[in-house]
Amino acid sequence: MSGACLLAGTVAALIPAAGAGTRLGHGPKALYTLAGRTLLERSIGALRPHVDEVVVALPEGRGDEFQAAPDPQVRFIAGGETRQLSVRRLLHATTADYVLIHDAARPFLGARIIHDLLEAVAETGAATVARPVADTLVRGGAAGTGSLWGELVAREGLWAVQTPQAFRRELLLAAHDRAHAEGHAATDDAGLIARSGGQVRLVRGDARLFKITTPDDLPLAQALAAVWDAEPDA
Ligand SMILES: Nc1ccn([C@@H]2O[C@H](COP(=O)(O)OP(=O)(O)OP(=O)(O)O)[C@@H](O)[C@H]2O)c(=O)n1
Ligand SMILES: C[C@](O)(CO)[C@H](O)COP(=O)(O)O
Repeated sequence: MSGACLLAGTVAALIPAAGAGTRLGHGPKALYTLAGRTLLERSIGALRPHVDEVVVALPEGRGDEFQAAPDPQVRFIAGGETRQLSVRRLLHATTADYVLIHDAARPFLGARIIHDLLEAVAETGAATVARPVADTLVRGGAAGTGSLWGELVAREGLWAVQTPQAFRRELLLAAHDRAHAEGHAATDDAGLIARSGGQVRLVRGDARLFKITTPDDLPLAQALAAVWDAEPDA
């Protein structure tokens, strides 16, 4: 399956991988190795067969080690100070008709999800992977401060947003330009489309697409890597 089969136009996978990995505490997170492959290599490997090109935003000064083994389908650029700025640079680095944006920090990406997302973006121009929230939700203080139970939040209709997210490039570029001009900071790209009045289709995600964020996530990621590498999800 390739993106070209589902979409009339070219598709680029854009990977924001320029984060410092402060919470994980092992240097730039995308370069963290799980069972012999970095998070970035895992994300590139999952996306590459489905798109025309892959563009990766890396921390400033880290491009050389990747250019050492050139792959004509994969390019590297320097990221920005925030995820939003890294994605903005990535959008300017491609002329593809459609873009599929995926956090390097979510290394367990299967083909089913990519297929469903590309099908959805053909209809709406914007789509994201997300999962209905399953836990009871309550407001509390900031994490780790011995919070007390505040107000319950009804979970019906709430979704936890993951990546990948797919867009018609021109649509997302306009939403980014608007946010940039207005000084609006966002945690993801689908939210910028919604903020500009666009429709975003929600595509069923997967628990295995969790974002590796803190050291607590590593035991699960290591266990999953062994299973995943034996039989990659389809
Ligand atoms: N300036 C930045 C910040 C983040 N990212 C990318 O955005 C994704 C989600 O970010 P997050 O999980 O918060 O990663 P970090 O910013 O590295 O984490 P931390 O906040 O702990 O430093 C990651 O793939 C990260 O590399 C990026 O490309 N450019
Ligand atoms: C894009 C994202 O992964 C969707 O859940 C998330 O918003 C990234 O947030 P972060 O604070 O940059 O990790």
